[in-house]
Amino acid sequence: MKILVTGGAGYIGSHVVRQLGEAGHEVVVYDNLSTGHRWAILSGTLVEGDLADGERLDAVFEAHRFDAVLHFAAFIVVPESVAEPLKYYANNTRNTLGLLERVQRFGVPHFVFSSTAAVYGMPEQSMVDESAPLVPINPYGASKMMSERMLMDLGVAGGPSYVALRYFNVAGADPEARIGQATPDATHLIKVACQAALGQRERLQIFGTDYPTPDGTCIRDYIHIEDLARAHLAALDYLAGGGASAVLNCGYGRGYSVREVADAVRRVSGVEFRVDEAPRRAGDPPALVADNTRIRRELGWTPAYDDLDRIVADAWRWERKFANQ
Ligand SMILES: NC(=O)c1ccc[n+]([C@@H]2O[C@H](COP(=O)([O-])OP(=O)(O)OC[C@H]3O[C@@H](n4cnc5c(N)ncnc54)[C@H](O)[C@@H]3O)[C@@H](O)[C@H]2O)c1
Ligand SMILES: O=c1ccn([C@@H]2O[C@H](COP(=O)(O)OP(=O)(O)O[C@H]3O[C@H](CO)[C@H](O)[C@H](O)[C@H]3O)[C@@H](O)[C@H]2O)c(=O)[nH]1
Repeated sequence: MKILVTGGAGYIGSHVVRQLGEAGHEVVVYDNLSTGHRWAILSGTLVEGDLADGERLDAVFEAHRFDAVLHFAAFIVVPESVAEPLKYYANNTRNTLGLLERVQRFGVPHFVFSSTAAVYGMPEQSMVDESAPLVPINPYGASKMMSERMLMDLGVAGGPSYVALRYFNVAGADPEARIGQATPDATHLIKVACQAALGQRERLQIFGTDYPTPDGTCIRDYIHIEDLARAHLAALDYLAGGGASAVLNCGYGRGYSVREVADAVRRVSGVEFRVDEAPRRAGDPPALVADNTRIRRELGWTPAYDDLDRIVADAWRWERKFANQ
């Protein structure tokens, strides 16, 4: 298939682009390199451009006849979305609208969208399935929920068949360490803990130790980037085979606490880095775990890296390599 990948120079997009290339697909990446990197694109060609640049986007759609669009490009920092909400609605929602206008105008048959567990907000139960109410508690989650809604409405009106993948906590790196999470000032727990083990950060802070969980720290469902990337290829196959539009959680269905993650990073790295207890971070649900029944059923997706130490080992390997680049 010939596939347009927006945000293909970023952390998740670049892993998907690599797997698409390995599977023999033809890839065009559209990315403004605001947080992505040219070196991370291991397959296909890059068109450097902003999604807000309608003329440039039109030119890309005119030059190619795409079988599918995979849409990763977005801003992703939750606290920033609270401070600057319009920045998030502009890039995540308005730019998705602009992209969907082209998808419709040029008759692209399939669309895969990067959504997030942040659409669930503070769920009543820690294990959530796709029918849980959508009550995002920050503009980032709301901007993604609105995009999901546009996609659904367009689908009903004869638009592309689509899969919206709701990612839980994405972590780890390419097992061969060619690419990995390379965003400066990343806030994701496993990356921060690896940076603390490397001495790039003074310490790891645990945000909240008084949650109603067994060890008092928040529980999350960490999914290896390789398994997440594989879900996108499975979604493409599913849509190309005539599958109906679907919204699917991406996670392993089991959670780990912040303390368990810190212990895993110590165990894997062999470094006793400093870990401090700190107050709760605003807006963190105590526990968030994916019910993944639907993605297993609809896509036949089965994880291959469902092991916290494996996720951490690949993240650690990448961080060490990246630090020495
Ligand atoms: N990382 C996570 O844990 C996580 C969790 C849930 C959902 N997601 C979603 O996955 C997607 C990818 O996230 P990521 O972690 O790879 O982030 P990232 O910042 O590494 O990647 C985003 C990419 O999009 C590009 N981009 C941003 N705005 C653009 C624009 N206007 N025009 C062109 N390119 C633009 C950036 O340069 C970058 O390459 C996002 O949609 C995000 O909301 C990520
Ligand atoms: O230095 C840190 C960083 C994180 N945490 C804790 O570790 C857990 C995971 O935090 P992350 O920032 O790694 O991830 P989040 O669960 O907050 O959010 C991530 O997953 C969400 C979906 O579940 C969204 O998609 C969001 O974009 C993505 O950043 C949270 O309890 C957080 O409080 C710490 O204790 N210390």
